[in-house]
Amino acid sequence: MIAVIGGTGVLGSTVVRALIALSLPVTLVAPDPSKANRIFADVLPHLTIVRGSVGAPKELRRTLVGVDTVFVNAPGSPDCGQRVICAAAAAKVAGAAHLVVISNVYADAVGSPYGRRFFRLEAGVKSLDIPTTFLRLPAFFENVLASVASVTEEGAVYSPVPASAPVRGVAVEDVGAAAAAVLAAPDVHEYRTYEILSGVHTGADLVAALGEAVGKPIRYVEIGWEDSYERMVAEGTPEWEAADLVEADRLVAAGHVSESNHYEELVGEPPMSIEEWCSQNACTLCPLLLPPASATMLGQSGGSRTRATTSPAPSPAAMVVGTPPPASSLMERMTLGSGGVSRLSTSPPVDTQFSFPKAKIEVLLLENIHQSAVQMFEAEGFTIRTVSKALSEAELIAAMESVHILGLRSKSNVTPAVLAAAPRLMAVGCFCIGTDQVDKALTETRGIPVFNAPFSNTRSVAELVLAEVIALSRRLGDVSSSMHKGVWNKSATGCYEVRGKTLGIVGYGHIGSQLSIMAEALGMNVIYWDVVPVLGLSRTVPCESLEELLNKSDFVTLHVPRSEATRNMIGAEQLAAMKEGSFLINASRGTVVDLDALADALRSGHLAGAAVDVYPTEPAKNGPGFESPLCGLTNVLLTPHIGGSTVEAQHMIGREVATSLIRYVNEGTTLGAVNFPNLEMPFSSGTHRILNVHRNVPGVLRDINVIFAEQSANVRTQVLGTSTEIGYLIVDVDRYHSDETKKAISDLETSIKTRILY
Ligand SMILES: NC(=O)C1=CN([C@@H]2O[C@H](COP(=O)(O)OP(=O)(O)OC[C@H]3O[C@@H](n4cnc5c(N)ncnc54)[C@H](O)[C@@H]3O)[C@@H](O)[C@H]2O)C=CC1
Ligand SMILES: O=C(O)CCC(=O)C(=O)O
Repeated sequence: MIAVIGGTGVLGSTVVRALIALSLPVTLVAPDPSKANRIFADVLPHLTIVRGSVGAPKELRRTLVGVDTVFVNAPGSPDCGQRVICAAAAAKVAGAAHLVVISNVYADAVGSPYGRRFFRLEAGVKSLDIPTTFLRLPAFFENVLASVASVTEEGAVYSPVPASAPVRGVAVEDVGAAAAAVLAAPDVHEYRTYEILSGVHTGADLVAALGEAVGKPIRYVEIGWEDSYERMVAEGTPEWEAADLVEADRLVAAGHVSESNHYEELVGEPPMSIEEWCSQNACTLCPLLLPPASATMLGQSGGSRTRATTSPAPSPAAMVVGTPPPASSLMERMTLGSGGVSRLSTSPPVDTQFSFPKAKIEVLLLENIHQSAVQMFEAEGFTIRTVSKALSEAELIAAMESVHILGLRSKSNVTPAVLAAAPRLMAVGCFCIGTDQVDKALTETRGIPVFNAPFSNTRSVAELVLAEVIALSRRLGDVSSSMHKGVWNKSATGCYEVRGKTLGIVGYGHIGSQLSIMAEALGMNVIYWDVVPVLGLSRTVPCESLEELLNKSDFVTLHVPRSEATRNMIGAEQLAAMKEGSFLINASRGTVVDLDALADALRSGHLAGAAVDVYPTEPAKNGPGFESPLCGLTNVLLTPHIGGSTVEAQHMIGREVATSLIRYVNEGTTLGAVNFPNLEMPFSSGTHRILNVHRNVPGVLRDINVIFAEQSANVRTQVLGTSTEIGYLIVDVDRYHSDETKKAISDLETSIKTRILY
């Protein structure tokens, strides 16, 4: 058993996840188990969480009894040595066989204060004489994500370190991989010290890579030591820390760069370079590097401006891990500081507060929504509740009273009764493509936008379907299950190549069209049918009718949304119209196919096989008990609605939908909403923003503008979008009048929802 102390920050949680991925047994020792429960909600079955802290050594000793290896990760604060030594002593008394301790590449008796601190830490742990491995780190590349205020506002990085000075950093996930490699075989690595670094780069490299990743040049501005110190103090850094940081910067500027790097030795491949890291994180960096107006907007909407779109969230504890002199001043300060998002910024601090405390914004995430979304909401400071399964209507009704943001996938339904029980609901996020599970008409008239992820899982579905085309054609499901039962049955009967066969795609949208290109690459002829006239890609040919497609196809695959028009779109009549010996694939919605009719067509041998991923009713959670008329039939591949279930798709969906929801909360932006006018408006400085959803009847805009006029409230910018039912208005108004103005607007009889952002 491995115990992890300090596992709820960015680094610690990365290590915990890396261990879980290796199926190693992990106990997380956390001072606040409820926080740990939230952070690891998606992997709780693989993790034991126990209360414990280095501040309570007796309790810690009891907690560590029975543990073989203890991983200790401590911040670079002045007391870090004491804390780690205390944890190490508890591990020794509890009988642990190995220790793995995070240290710093600059651990050095004569180095910067940080270096000296880690030097003493290492010496103290060694004096306990327990087999220990030290992992020495520089700063994390991820710190860039939390320290781009000056970049967003001025397109500049300020640092006292010359742009050409060689420095080093590392990606958090690389540290996680290296730590997991050591923890998987601690006895091989004991009494060794490893430096976990990326290659050498410079401040100039950093800004070039950042600029390249986000498509906008960034300046590296060298400033003096005093200036650097004063900026930090002026922006709230404690004097001792600012002084330590300046010392650390001096060390870097003097060319103090570690030469060794054991990453490859431990992990077996090279670590990520700053360029690779920037390019991989471009989509996270881009929203942070918005033009000034938008950057101000993020600042105005909450205390954590650069965290609005960051992931992972650099929690204070994690930012101080692995401390000092880093890749650049920028990175160093984020590593060392406890919150220094704006340390390098020259802009005045934001002097206003969010209209509603962020911690009071309650987010309920159902159906195992990916951690990428959880991290983004956490970084915002929202209160998050996660549930791994879908909730029934009754369960949702019981849960909705205090929920502001609801996230779900395809199986929880937002019905009128659920909406009636959700007085605070601001927005719904469908972490999938389909939005049929939400009553969109009612959410619209209640002023609740619904967002989804229209693209992120389309490739995954197309790949699954392509695999099924071949698998059905070679009867792979049946032969594999015979082999598992010990039956060897080598035969070519009923098995065909797919080359030259015709694939008929019903619904030629994002998934259907991607699939068509992939199927053509296999040498298939592709035809399609869509209610909307769409241009076929490559050599694909449109059909005049569904019937024509069914008559001509060897494989029919369905990619239409759930709607009244698609309900039982494939029933007995359509199945009869399909070619003898053809195949049906449904990865769209369960309502599209009449399963009893399909079972009959399969039993009669009219169809040679089918692959089905979606069902009219689907279980709310994983486990036994699934039933279908298709169970037990020959050459039928049944999958549990996994078309979009890949790591890549879920990660991207998490970020895509969380970003939309956060932008709606912070800015009122409704881009991508499926039931709302799509609006986005840059903030005007010195204003407050009023957001108003109203019934779309004549005269509303006049009534609202009369209020502005009567209160002499100067409107800076105003945008209105309407649908048949509602109007959505965003107004930036001079600060002095906005509270009264907001109240007067929300009192209008036509108003549905009104919010103000300070
Ligand atoms: N199995 C799974 O895990 C997943 C299933 N899906 C399902 O796949 C569906 C399709 O996804 P996309 O291709 O991204 O959607 P899309 O909206 O890009 O394409 C749907 C296409 O179907 C067409 N269509 C609508 N009604 C039709 C009808 N009655 N007859 C013929 N064509 C019709 C539309 O014009 C459109 O071109 C989604 O609505 C969702 O229900 C999506 C992702 C994952
Ligand atoms: O994986 C999911 O949660 C649902 C996928 C899906 O059906 C969709 O994206 O519409």
